[in-house]
Amino acid sequence: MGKFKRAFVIVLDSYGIGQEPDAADFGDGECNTLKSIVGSSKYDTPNMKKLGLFNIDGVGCGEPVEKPLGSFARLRELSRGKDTTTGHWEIAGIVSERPMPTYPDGFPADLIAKLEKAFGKKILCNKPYSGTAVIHDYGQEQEKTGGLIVYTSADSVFQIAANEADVPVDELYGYCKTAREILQGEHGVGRVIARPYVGKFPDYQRTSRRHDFSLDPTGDTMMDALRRKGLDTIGVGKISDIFAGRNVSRSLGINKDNVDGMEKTLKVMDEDFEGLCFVNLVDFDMQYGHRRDIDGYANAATVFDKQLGEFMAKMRDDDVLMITADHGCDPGAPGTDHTREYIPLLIYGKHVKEGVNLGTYPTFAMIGATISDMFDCDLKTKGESLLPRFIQD
Ligand SMILES: O=P(O)(O)O[C@@H]1C[C@H](O)[C@@H](CO)O1
Ligand SMILES: [Mn+2]
Ligand SMILES: [Mn+2]
Repeated sequence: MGKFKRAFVIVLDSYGIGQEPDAADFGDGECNTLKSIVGSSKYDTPNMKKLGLFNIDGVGCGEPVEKPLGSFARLRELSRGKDTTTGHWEIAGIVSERPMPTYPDGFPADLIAKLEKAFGKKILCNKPYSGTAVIHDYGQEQEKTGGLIVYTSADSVFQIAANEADVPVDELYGYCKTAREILQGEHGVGRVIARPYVGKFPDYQRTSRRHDFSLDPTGDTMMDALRRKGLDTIGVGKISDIFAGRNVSRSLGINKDNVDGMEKTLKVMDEDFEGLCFVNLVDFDMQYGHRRDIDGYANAATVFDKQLGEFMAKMRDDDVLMITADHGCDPGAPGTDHTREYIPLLIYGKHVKEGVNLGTYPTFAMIGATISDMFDCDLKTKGESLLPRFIQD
C-alpha cells in the first residue's frame, strides 16, 4: 500500500473560480462564483484561505497567504458541458467530447406525446425554467389537471415537478424511471430529475427528496479503477445518482443539506476503509447559485469552512483531502443557470507538500488520474497524475 490509505474528494457543487476561455461558447461572459461571494459580508473562510484558495492562478479575489498549508491548482473543463453530470464524470476521468442534448426551446412535440402516453398524464410547461418559478407559475394548473410539470434549463436535464399531495414521491420517481428509459440515444439527457414539492399556492416548498437519474457513465471512472482492485468507493450526497450507482461500493444517500453531508463525512472518518470517499455538497448550487442569492451562497461557504476545520483536525497521517468543484453557478451573473468556469483544486494531508502552486491544467480528469495513481490503479483517462508533484517524500 502506498502512503495513502483514504482519499476524501469533496465537491463544492458550483464553486467556480472564474470564466474559462471558452465561456462565450456556453453563453457566459465575465463570471466568477468565488469573486461574487467573497464580496459578501457573510463570507469568511479562514481554512480554505489557509489551504491556499486565494493563491490559485487567476482567482482574482481574496488575499493569498504567505505559507499555504496545501498544494493547489486551477483546472479547466475539457468536456463540452457545464453541468453536474459532465463535471463529476470528468473529475472521475471521463472527458465527454460530445455535448449532451439540451433543449432551449423545450422538448420536441413527438417526444412529449410519447412521454405523455407512457405516463398516462398530461405534460405542463415544457420550457427552460427556474425550478422555484416553475412551481409558482404552474402549481395551480398541476393541482387542477393532475398533470406533470416538465421543464429544463441550459443543462442537459429533463425535470419533473409535482406536488407530493397529488403525486406521491415514489410515483414521481416511477415517472422519472419511465422517462429515463425513453430519453436515450439522440435524446440521452444527462439527468432526469425528480423535483417534489409541498404546499399551497403561492407558498410552495421543494422537499429534499429530489432524485437524479443519470445516464450510465460513458467511460472508465476512478471508482471503476479502484473497485478493480477491491478498494472502497464511498459516495456521500448525490454521487451515486450521478454515476447511476456504478462502482459506488457504498452510498450514504442524498444529504438533507450541506451540514448533514459534512456530518456524514466526519462520521466516515471514524471508519477503517481503504480507498475513496467521494462527497457532493449541492446547496451552494441548488439553494443559492441558481437562486442568484449571493449572501446565502457566502454564508453556506462560511458554514462549510467551520466543518472543514473539524475535518482537518480529525485527519489521519495516511489521509489525503481534495476540495474541488464541478462547474460554476455565479450568483452575481445574469439568468439562473450554471456558468462555464475553472474549478479550484486544494490538496492537503501529512504526505502533501505545503505551498506548491501546481498551476493550471486542461482537464478536471487530473483528479481521477491522481486518485488512481495514489492507489496504484489503472484508470484509462486523458488526465495525468499530479501525485509526483505534491507527494512529500
Ligand atoms: O430546478 P432548478 O432551477 O434548481 O434546476 C437547476 C438547473 C440545473 O440544470 C439543475 C441541476 O443542477 O438544477
Ligand atoms: Mn453541479
Ligand atoms: Mn445546478
